Amino acid sequence: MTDLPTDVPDDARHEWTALAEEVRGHQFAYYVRDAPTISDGEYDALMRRLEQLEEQYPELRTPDSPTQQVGGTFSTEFTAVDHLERMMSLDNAFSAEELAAWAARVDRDAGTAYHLLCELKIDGLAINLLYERGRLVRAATRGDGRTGEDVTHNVRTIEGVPHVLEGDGHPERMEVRGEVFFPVAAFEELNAGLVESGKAPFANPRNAAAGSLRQKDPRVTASRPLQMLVHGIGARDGFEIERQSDAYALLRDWGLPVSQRYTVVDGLAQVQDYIDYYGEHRHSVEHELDGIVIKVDEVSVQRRLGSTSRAPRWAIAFKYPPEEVNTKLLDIRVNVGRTGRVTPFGVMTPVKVSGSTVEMATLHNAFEVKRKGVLIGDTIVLRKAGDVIPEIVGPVVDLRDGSEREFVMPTHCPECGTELAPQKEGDKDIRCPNSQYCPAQLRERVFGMASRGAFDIEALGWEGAIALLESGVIADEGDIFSLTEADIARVPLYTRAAKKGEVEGDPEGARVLSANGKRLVANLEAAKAQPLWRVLVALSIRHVGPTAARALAGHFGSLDAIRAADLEELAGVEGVGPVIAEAVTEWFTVDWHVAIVDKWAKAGVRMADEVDESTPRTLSGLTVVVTGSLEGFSRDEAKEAILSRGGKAAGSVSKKTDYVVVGENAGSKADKAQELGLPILDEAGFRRLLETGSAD
Ligand SMILES: NC(=O)c1ccc[n+]([C@@H]2O[C@H](COP(=O)([O-])OP(=O)(O)OC[C@H]3O[C@@H](n4cnc5c(N)ncnc54)[C@H](O)[C@@H]3O)[C@@H](O)[C@H]2O)c1
Ligand SMILES: [Zn+2]
Repeated sequence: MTDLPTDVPDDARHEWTALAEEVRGHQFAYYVRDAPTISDGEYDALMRRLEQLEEQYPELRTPDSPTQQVGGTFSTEFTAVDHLERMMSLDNAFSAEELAAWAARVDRDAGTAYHLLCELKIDGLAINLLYERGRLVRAATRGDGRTGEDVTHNVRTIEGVPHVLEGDGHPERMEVRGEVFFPVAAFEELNAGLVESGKAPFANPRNAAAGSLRQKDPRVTASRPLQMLVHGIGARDGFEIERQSDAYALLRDWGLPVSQRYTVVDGLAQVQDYIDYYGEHRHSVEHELDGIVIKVDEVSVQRRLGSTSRAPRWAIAFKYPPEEVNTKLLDIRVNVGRTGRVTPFGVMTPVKVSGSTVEMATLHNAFEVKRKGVLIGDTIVLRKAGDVIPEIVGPVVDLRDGSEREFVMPTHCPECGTELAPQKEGDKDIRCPNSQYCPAQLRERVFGMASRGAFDIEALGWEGAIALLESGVIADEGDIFSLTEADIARVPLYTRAAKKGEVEGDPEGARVLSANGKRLVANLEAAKAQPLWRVLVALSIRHVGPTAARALAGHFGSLDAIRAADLEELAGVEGVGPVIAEAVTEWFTVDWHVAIVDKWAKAGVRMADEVDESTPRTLSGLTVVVTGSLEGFSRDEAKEAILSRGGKAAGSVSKKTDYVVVGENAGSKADKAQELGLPILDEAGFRRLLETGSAD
């Protein structure tokens, strides 16, 4: 322990001491054991609090404070080696303002014009490669920045790290710095394998990289698909460069793995563009990235700016908001879906991540729960990337206290008690076979038929589905369109207490349709005229979503024709295929399914599309992708416009795409279209295309 100055208030000093100790504990778990117990976001918050305290009481900022050191140490499992030149950490900016403040300091101290080099901040672990006359002689981890761990044998097994440099003109001696990372795509498989062999899974790809590299046995490292990318140079003899980007070009020529993604820019506006671009395309990169690193490109300016004890002043890391948090897995429950599929899902202590609060996440099936190795009661790593659905990554094994228990997949339906079974042998999913009466499935089907992609019955949501079934006015979805006002008036959810004089004789407790109830009546009437494809979606036939339904409706025109079609005919429809064809034929062999169709038809639901001869089939044979938002068309309307003219509305861009319509805020699809050299249309071009079938 350090002797701390005394003119700091006791509570601040105590807080500082406790925090510093806590941070060191987390550094040990993270850098030495490769098994952190808190998320990076939480760790960064602890560090920020330390900095705040030191800002307020500068006496606390001793040289051994975690804020003044390169975090990390070296383990005795490896031989310690000194770096020729110190390895640094990076200062962080968490906002555009902090970035601008850094740039202002650089402007002030640079004394000359300079360029900025933007790179991805690779979430892996730092490595220092020593090349002597073109030969790799040593590789070491960062350690505390001065002394690292000798991992030469392990690094030699990494594909892409040259043992001997290509070309010529190699310097006498040169330290190459970079990041070793674990490709995201291979991560899940690694963890599944570890769990299967009874070992603890890694919390994320960065820990997987560190854990895989820091192995006693290089053969284990060799079995892991590690990669490396260069992001700097350290000590060098007989080798001078003027700009960091020049060094990258040279290192690439010598066969070292240099990223294709860095760029040199003039000012902050372009830096912001780079930040925005990768903020959006963060997940199309092969490695995880937690931010962007911005560096002064001119080496002379770098020298002038120098470093603090911990980080260079000529570089900064802009950090993206964290996508991973830790939370407690309170329970694993199962949900019975519309088609009877039983899916386990995790119930967690609610946490905020990527802008929303998450308390549930699907675990897909019992095999998935096993693969991930999570136990009920575990602290888990939860990941939510932007709009993507939240995912449980894995357990924090080191926080287990023995009270955790394994999830057991139920053998019987939790809603109706029927024994669960896979539909076919070998299916990973198991289902409740009681499709007709299982309350869960009924509820989901009624809810599903009313949803936006089916009949679009606004006044019938989740609560409504439950209320209609529980009050007994419908036995199943077949009864929905036969509901009378009097029926609906018997469902508490759709009624309100009658006002005086509203019901003759003012009987006690009289209720009348509420505004919501009236809306349901009107919605149901309107829904009867919905196009055929929506009727098909509403039937809850396996695999028949909006796309297949549109294809079927477009080809056959009526439900009777679809029902009469044989397997081959169905499978032959573009966009349908054998799996869907079989599901459709099979569906119609069940009596109570057919009864639903009959009841709907009897109640006046339109079961055939009117063939509209007025819309010319200008797009016949053409595939069109619409991306971004258009002014005159909603997403559905644009699709409808394409389909009704005989075209195909695809969801992704490929070489087979004929036209790509790009609206406001278009994302990666527009980029891909450009890459493939496809014809790109704006909204006016789209209108022309619809009308004439060509873009000119
Ligand atoms: N969860 C925990 O318990 C825990 C504990 C310790 C550290 N951490 C995490 O580790 C990080 C802090 O550690 P740090 O001191 O290593 O700093 P850092 O990771 O924020 O930044 C410095 C490192 O970034 C790496 N880097 C990646 N791409 C780079 C590029 N293009 N150019 C230059 N360097 C690049 C280098 O290896 C460098 O050493 C934080 O994200 C923190 O949350 C977490
Ligand atoms: Zn059931």
